[in-house]
Amino acid sequence: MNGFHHIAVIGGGAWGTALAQVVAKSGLQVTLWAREREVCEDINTIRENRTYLPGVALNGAIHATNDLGELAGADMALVVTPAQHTRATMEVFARHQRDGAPLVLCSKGIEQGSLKLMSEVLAETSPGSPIAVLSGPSFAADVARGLPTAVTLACEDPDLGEKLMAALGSASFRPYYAPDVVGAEIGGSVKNVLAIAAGIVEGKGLGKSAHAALIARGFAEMTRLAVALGAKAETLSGLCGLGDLVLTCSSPQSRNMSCGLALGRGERLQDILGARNSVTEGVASAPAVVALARRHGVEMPICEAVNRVVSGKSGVDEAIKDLLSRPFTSEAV
Ligand SMILES: NC(=O)C1=CN([C@@H]2O[C@H](COP(=O)(O)OP(=O)(O)OC[C@H]3O[C@@H](n4cnc5c(N)ncnc54)[C@H](O)[C@@H]3O)[C@@H](O)[C@H]2O)C=CC1
Ligand SMILES: O=C(CO)COP(=O)(O)O
Repeated sequence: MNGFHHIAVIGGGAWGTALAQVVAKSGLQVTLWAREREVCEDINTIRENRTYLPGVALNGAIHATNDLGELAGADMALVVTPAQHTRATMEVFARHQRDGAPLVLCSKGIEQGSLKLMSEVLAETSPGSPIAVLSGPSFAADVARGLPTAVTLACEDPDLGEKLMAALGSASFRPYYAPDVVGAEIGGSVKNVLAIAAGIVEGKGLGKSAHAALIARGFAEMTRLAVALGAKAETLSGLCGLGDLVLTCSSPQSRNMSCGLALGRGERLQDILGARNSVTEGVASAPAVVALARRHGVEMPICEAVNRVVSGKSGVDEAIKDLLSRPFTSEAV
């Protein structure tokens, strides 16, 4: 027995709903907090999240609520709020959190302004709670349908990591342990920014060679930043780094890549974001990634270019021209 019986899922978007489905399938009690009453009503009555994960039949054991107080008894919580809303949500949750209950961070992003990783935000809102990170190539729709997926479960304490993997893992949802929380977080946050660039490459018709070059050079950027923050380069070679980068840069199913695709085809960012109710984390993380890189003296030219585009400081064509006219340099990370 791993000692987990009641799991809270904080965030009723596509990913929180998919993870609630994973937990329910394992036979554990699951309470899903969603911000919108209509999302809770849909999940509890018609067993579908029509707003964020339409078309997927949900397990009848998932109980949804929009009252964070209902999560009070949970002995583990999955944190699945968009990164920029995590602090505010977790400040409220902390009043109800069971002492010592671990938090598993499933969001991908860096807080604007403070430049804090989400694990640092959680350490501030829930001091003393053990923190793990779950991250990897895993589209919510694939996971919710039970298609095979593998993710990194990063946690400093290997015993806790093992218990979390036993509780959350299954034949179709396969966690792999890593001790490196920072590496896992940087992988998930930076790949979203790079996926916007990959979408632009596709939308502008720059070809598959440019696409592959972008993934390889983007991976070098991601690894440089992670290592500067104390992570191990090998973590970035895993599911939470390279694995997720390849997925997100290769499929228009990704919100970040599809945002880049539309930018590359000439659409305006405000129109692209205005037409969707889902989160595009790379847009929010780009300024924080770039500011963090500058603080640590790390070069991230692709992320810099994406940030200039999403902040309106440069057009797509100008950003591409700037990148292509950089001086030739060594390939070493
Ligand atoms: N969708 C996916 O396939 C995956 C998503 N993630 C990550 O999970 C996190 C959540 O993303 P999704 O579930 O996809 O969201 P989503 O795009 O499906 O839904 C948006 C979510 O944002 C919430 N929201 C909006 N304003 C808010 C506020 N002021 N306070 C709190 N919540 C607010 C909505 O209630 C909703 O839950 C993100 O960090 C994302 O990168 C990670 C892996 C896979
Ligand atoms: O993180 C994801 C897949 O691993 C989802 O990516 P998007 O947020 O770009 O859709």
